[in-house]
Amino acid sequence: MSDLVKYDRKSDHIKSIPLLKRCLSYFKPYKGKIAIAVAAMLVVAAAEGGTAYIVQPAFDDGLNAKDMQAMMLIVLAMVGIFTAKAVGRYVQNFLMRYCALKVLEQLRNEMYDKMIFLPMKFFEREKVGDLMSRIIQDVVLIRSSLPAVVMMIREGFTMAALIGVVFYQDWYLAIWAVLVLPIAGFPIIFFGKKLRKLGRKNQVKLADISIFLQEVFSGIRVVKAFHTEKREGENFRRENGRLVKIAVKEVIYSELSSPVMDIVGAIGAGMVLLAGGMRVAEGAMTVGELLSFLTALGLLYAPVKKLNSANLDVQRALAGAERVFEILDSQKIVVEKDGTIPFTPPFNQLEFRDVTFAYEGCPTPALNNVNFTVRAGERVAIVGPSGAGKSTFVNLIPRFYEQQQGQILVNGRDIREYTLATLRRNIAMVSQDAFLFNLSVRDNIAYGQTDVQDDAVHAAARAAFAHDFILSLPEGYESVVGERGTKLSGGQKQRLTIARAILKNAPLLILDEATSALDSESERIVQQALENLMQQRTSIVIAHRLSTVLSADRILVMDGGSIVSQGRHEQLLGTCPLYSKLYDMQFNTDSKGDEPKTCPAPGGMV
Ligand SMILES: Nc1ncnc2c1ncn2[C@@H]1O[C@H](COP(=O)(O)OP(=O)(O)OP(=O)(O)O)[C@@H](O)[C@H]1O
Repeated sequence: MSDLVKYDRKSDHIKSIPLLKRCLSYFKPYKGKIAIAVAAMLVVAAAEGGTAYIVQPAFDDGLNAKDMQAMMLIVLAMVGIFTAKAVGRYVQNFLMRYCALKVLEQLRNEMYDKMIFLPMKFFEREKVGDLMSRIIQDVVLIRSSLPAVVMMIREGFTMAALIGVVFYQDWYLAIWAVLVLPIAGFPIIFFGKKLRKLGRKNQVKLADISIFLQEVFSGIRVVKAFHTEKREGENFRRENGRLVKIAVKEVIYSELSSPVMDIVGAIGAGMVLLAGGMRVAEGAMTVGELLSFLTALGLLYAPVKKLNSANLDVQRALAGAERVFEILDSQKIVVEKDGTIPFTPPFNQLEFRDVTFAYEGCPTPALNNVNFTVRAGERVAIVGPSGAGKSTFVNLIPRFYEQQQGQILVNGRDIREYTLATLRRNIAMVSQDAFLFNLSVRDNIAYGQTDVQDDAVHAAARAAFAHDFILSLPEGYESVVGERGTKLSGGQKQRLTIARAILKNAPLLILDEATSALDSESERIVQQALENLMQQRTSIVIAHRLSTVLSADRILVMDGGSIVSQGRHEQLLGTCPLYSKLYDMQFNTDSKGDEPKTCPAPGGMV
């Protein structure tokens, strides 16, 4: 099980305050803008208080006294107050949303940077859909953390201003009104907790759906070939149903919080009306005073409700933050270890010294005590049954994985000492899946290179026998190849990846020959392209073609994670039964071989 899934299933959550602080720390670079927004917020809060205060003179001095001049002044003051409130609110909302979007951008960049530098094993352990969902969806929740906190502060100010007004107007009634505030605190906390939990569940479920979709759409050929559209549809409906179930629960709690607050508010208003009515009857206060007091009280109720909804937003933000920061902060998720020494050509020698490697969680090693040396200019072919460890062997050279024991040396120095960038720049890999990006043909050939001239791209394409077919495409070198190169044939894709390797011009070439059959014409062209690629280079080829083993300077025979024999084709045919069998099965379908027996010890026949 992946580390992230394990975390998702844990019930204990990170504490709210440190998590919230971590969210808010992302807003630090925007201090100035946030300060302006807070100033605008104070204007809004003051204007709210002013609105309540002006009701009493409007009634008592204006309407009751029938004083038109006073009325004019009051109207002007009201327009002024509302304008200040409107402008303040706009400035505040714009700046807050702007800062939130910038934080979103920053968080996405950080997440991407963290993930892209993680070692291969991380991507094997985690699911692509889950990682995508964290970058796309979870970070969105965090952006609302500051606006929500600011809203809480703003409503806190507004509440304080209004409480000031009601106490100033009538402290006796005010006490009755404020008595209900602690009761209002209960739903805020209760619903907040519930929503945080559900928010996290919701994000996990969304990630599950991303994983599902990513898998089904990228495996659509298999789905169609097996006609499992309906079954996959049912699976999707089940996942989607679960998501909606959680979302409905979220709606229940978030919508329930509002009526609960209403009831609490009604209790408070009822108590005040009762006490206030009695005071008006006693003649201790005017109707205008009571109305003004009730207006202030009504206005006080709104910020309490907003405080509640801001808290719900904060809890949702924290639910997203947990999933984002567990990647950003995780000690377990560490980027590839880089070396310090730049590797500079020429390439002289590659050596495996007692290398043993096991994949994470696998008890048996995929490579067992491997010793091997290749010198500049050599052409080495690797053969072996499926699962022998051929791909693992070549994947250790560019440090896609790291061996647990032994050393791999290039020019006499451990490859871990070289910087990854220079090590990998000097190794060209052509794998059988011929992966292309959804870019133009030109950009695919020039992938990873900067400042490449068109002439160089064309020359590489010519050497890979790709130039002519590229020119026949609708937009030539500018034609976009589709996701994973779907708009091209298998042979064309292979020739583009060969052109890419030719352009890279690395001294060490690692080649995994395609096993999938091309028609004989494409096969011949791809073979010629590979010949051009291998010229003047040291090459290690996982061989699937007869011509490759025949032309190799040395053939390594692998079995069960070990090199069981090495030599040239003719030598091995006579001495290694496993090689004879592989030769019969893979390279020479006409002849029949004996059952393989054990091979002589490696190195004995080089
Ligand atoms: N990512 C991985 N995680 C765990 N085990 C793996 C992984 N990749 C390969 N293995 C295991 O390691 C062993 C060697 O696999 P490897 O892919 O190197 O063999 P191979 O000789 O290249 O096979 P093939 O010719 O079928 O591609 C196999 O037992 C395989 O199941």
